[in-house]
Amino acid sequence: MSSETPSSVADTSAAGISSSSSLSSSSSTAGKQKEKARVSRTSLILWHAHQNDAAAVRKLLEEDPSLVSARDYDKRTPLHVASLHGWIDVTKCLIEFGADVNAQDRWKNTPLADAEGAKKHSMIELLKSYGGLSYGQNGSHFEPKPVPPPLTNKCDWEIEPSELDFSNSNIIGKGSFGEILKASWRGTPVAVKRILPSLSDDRLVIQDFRHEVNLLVKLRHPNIVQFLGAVTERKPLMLITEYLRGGDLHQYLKEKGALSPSTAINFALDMARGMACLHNEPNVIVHRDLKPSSTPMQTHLKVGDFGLSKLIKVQNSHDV
Ligand SMILES: Nc1ncnc2c1ncn2[C@@H]1O[C@H](COP(=O)(O)OP(=O)(O)OP(=O)(O)O)[C@@H](O)[C@H]1O
Repeated sequence: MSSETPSSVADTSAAGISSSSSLSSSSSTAGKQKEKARVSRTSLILWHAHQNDAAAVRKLLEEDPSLVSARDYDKRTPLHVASLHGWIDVTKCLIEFGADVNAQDRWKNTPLADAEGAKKHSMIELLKSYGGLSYGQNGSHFEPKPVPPPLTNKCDWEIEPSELDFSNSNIIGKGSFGEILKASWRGTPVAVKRILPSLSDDRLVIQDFRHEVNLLVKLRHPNIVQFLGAVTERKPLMLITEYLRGGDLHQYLKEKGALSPSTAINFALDMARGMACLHNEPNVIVHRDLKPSSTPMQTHLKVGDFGLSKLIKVQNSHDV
């Protein structure tokens, strides 16, 4: 012990560090490989569930029973996928391996809610017989169509300004032609885009404003800011939408910095879903101003700010 020099102690400890760091780097490489394998098995079981391949699903589950609880980025399980498509054999196999009949996806939908949305009657019966409950259908991919938008030629969205209560209002954003205020309309919190009085007589501003209203009135989708009405017959002109209390993506990035991969993917999916709805034929809307500050958020992101958007009629989407 006494013959040991400080340098030999240092060398020994350095060797200890390097061997433990090479150990930890090889264990982290192994960890990464394990994670990669898990992600690829997750994709496989979801794919086989989607393809109605009960034998392939069974084989995967026999190799790794934990895959029954695999989830994709939308937190959807193989049972959600099978239920949505009405694949009875795959569903029975998943249940046999202990699938959670009431697992909830990102929108809080259960497999039964999916089966009901897709009107898969045998599947509905099967899931109910295993204790399936129907909750969810709240913002999922079924939602875009439940209520038809108001007819554009019938102006039932004109809002009487006296119904807007600005007593506790505050400015939540500023745009080129005015400000965005949080206010209350018949007791509901709303976002009001109010055109500056000085610009309310400007012919081009009025034209842009009416254009934005005409576009918004056609849109209903969980990833698009919901239009509620407008004041177009009196000054100041106002556009009223649902109020989203989570700020916008620009503010979020400023406050929280870089996004985690899963948050980034979820946000990208939100925007892609909103944009895909805009690009639906035959009336394609080209947004032309999509940016972090035009995507307000609450539980998820929504596409907003249609001030620069254009509506075009196309024969097919390749024309866009
Ligand atoms: N529905 C909403 N709920 C909550 N905040 C909102 C809502 N709509 C807009 N905002 C906030 O107001 C800001 C400005 O909104 P928006 O971009 O729609 O205004 P604009 O007048 O069209 O702007 P621009 O001149 O850039 O086109 C947004 O960045 C967002 O923070």
